[in-house]
Amino acid sequence: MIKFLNVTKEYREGTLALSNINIHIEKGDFAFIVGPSGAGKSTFIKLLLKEIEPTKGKITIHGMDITRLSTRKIPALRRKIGVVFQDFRLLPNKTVYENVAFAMEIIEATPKEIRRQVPTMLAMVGLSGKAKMYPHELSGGEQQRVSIARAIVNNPSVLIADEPTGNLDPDTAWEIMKLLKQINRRGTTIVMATHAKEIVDVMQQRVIAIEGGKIVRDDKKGVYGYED
Ligand SMILES: Nc1ncnc2c1ncn2[C@@H]1O[C@H](COP(=O)(O)OP(=O)(O)OP(=O)(O)O)[C@@H](O)[C@H]1O
Repeated sequence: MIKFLNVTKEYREGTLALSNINIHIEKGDFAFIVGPSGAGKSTFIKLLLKEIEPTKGKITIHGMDITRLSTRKIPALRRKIGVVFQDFRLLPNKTVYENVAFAMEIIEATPKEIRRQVPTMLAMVGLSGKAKMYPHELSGGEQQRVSIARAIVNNPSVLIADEPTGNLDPDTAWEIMKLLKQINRRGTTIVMATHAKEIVDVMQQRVIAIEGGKIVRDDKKGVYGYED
C-alpha cells in the first residue's frame, strides 16, 4: 500500500537526509520507524504527506504515484492519510466536538454525517463526556485522544503518527498505544516514528530503523535497538 522506490532526499547540496531507500508497507501493518536524531525519520514522514518532494525516486500509495500528483489531487491524498503529532495541534478556540467535526467539514461531509460520525469517534477514544470542553481544559493524554479522533474521523487507510507519545507520561503513553493498536486491528495501517524504546520493545511490531538516511534494519517483530 505504501512503497518507497529508490527514494533520495537531498535538502541542499550535501545534506542527504534519505539515500536511495526502498520500503514496502503492507495494508494492515503496524510499523515503527526508529533511528537516532537526524537519521531521516521526519523526512520520511514529510515525504509521505507530500509536504516535501523527493530529489529522486518514486513514492506510491495505493498504487498512486504521489510524486506525480497534481496540486488539485493533493486533498484527495491527504484524505486517505490521518496524521497525529507529538504536540497534538488542536484548534484552541474550538471544542473537542468542533475539532473533530472540522476535519469532516473540510472534506465537505454533510451536517447529518458529521452529527452521526463525531460522537462515534469520541466514544471510540473514550471522550464522550468531554465533547464541549476546550483543548486547554484537557490533560495531554486527552488532547492526544482528540487528535486521534480527528485523524481517523474520515476513515483513512493509513494513520501516520510522529512521536505521538513524546509529550506524555508512561502510563498515558500506554493508553494511547492501546488505542492505536485497536485502530490498527480495525484495519488501518499505522506508521509511527518514535524514540520510545520501551513501547517499541513491548509491542513487538514491525520495526524499520533508519540511520544516516539509510534503512539499516527491517524486522517483522523488531526491537528499538538503541539506548534511549
Ligand atoms: N529543511 C531542512 N533543510 C536542510 N536540512 C534538513 C532539513 N530538514 C532536515 N534536514 C537534515 O536532514 C537530516 C534528517 O533530518 P530529519 O529531521 O529527517 O531527522 P529525524 O530522524 O526526524 O530526527 P529527530 O529524531 O531528531 O526528529 C538531518 O541531517 C537534518 O539536519
